[in-house]
Amino acid sequence: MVALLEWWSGTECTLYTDPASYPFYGKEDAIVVLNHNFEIDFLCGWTFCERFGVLGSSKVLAKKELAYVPVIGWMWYFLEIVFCKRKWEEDQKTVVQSLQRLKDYPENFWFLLYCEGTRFTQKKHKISMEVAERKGLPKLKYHLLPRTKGFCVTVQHLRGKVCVSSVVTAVYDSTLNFRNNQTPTLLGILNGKKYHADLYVRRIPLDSIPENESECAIWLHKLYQEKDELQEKYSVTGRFPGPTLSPPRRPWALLNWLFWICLLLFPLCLLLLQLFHSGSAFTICTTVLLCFAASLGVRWMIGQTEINRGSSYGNKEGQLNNNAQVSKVTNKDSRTTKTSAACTAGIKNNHEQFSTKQEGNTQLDQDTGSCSC
Ligand SMILES: CCCCC/C=C\C/C=C\CCCCCCCC(=O)SCCNC(=O)CCNC(=O)[C@H](O)C(C)(C)COP(=O)(O)OP(=O)(O)OC[C@H]1O[C@@H](n2cnc3c(N)ncnc32)[C@H](O)[C@@H]1OP(=O)(O)O
Ligand SMILES: CCCCCCCCCCCCCCCCCC(=O)OC[C@@H](O)COP(=O)(O)O
Repeated sequence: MVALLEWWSGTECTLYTDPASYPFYGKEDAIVVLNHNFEIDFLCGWTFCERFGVLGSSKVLAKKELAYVPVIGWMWYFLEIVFCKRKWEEDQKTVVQSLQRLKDYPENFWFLLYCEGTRFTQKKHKISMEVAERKGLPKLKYHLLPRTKGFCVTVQHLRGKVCVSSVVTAVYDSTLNFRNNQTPTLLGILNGKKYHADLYVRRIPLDSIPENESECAIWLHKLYQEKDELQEKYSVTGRFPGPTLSPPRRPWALLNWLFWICLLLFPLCLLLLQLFHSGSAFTICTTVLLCFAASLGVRWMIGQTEINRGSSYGNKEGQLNNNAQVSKVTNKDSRTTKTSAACTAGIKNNHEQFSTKQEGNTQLDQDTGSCSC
């Protein structure tokens, strides 16, 4: 996939970073915090990993659903990718266990965290800003409100310990944009469309991030406010501040791709040709059906990257947030708690009735939810 981006579509990637931080990239374990607005942002992430020699040890806190994507998901499972259900009560134990395992990782790794937890849509943004308002946090224009639990637990568990081989020394605050308001897609890449990615990376030593959970959460919210200001600058000027450095693309991804093409695709084509020449009508029909099913499968996999087919996570503010509110308000005022609990129950009901991944239908949940609130 990296070869497709770099060599097939010829997409260019420019890095904006402080030259003093540059020598550290690829030479230390790091936590990467990235904005989540584009369908191919993970692919651009991989490209940079490749250029700094850490592609094989690029890790991520990924949603569990991706573990079931054929080939890619299975590969991630074996690469010790950390999966989460995005339900903290269920994730807490497994995420901590996976992070503990990463501590023994023998090579330098980058652990990617999309703290927004889901990709940016107008609707998710609106809901998340309502949450921000309720929490008394400043509104963000270009980001969703970050979910702090995953970040804080990662910082806590990957923080330096003398007795382990892997010591995370920094957080890379990264912001990705595409030139000229391009909205790149995987299908675009497959069609050979060229994009231009700009990535801004700021290296923040891990020591400067508070260890305490609530202070760490405040720190992350502040970071996202700064990221938002940076995005504002980019949207006005069309570039990030500071010097640019473009690490050159390397031939390995292409060579790897060519190797597999020769080994697999060439004999496969020969086999198909032979089959069409000498096979029975039944064999030919079965083969055509199999090819059709395989192409549908690949199309489904590509669909996993499409934002308009994304999950409903972050669309259901009512449910998540009122749950949180119930526990918070309980201590203060039992009458309010009842109202909040009733509200939660009402919304849960609505979710059961209208539960769907489609944005339009989820709107119904939200409409009803906010009315009863
Ligand atoms: C430099 C180059 C880049 C290098 C690239 C390196 C590596 C590349 C490697 C691989 C690439 C592969 C790419 C694959 C991509 C796959 C990515 C994903 O799958 S992203 C989705 C999964 N990941 C995450 O969600 C991570 C972030 N989330 C978290 O950390 C969460 O905390 C969690 C651990 C998942 C737990 O989730 P939960 O929902 O239970 O979270 P929280 O408890 O944190 O949230 C509740 C909290 O949020 C408030 N709330 C409610 N509604 C909203 C809302 N709509 N918006 C914001 N906040 C909301 C709610 O009030 C609660 O608040 P509080 O805690 O105060 O009570
Ligand atoms: C030569 C022929 C080439 C054929 C190429 C076929 C390529 C098929 C590739 C399929 C790749 C599938 C990888 C899926 C990675 C998607 C990562 C992603 O962006 O996940 C989104 C989550 O973060 C958040 O999810 P949402 O809550 O927004 O929903």
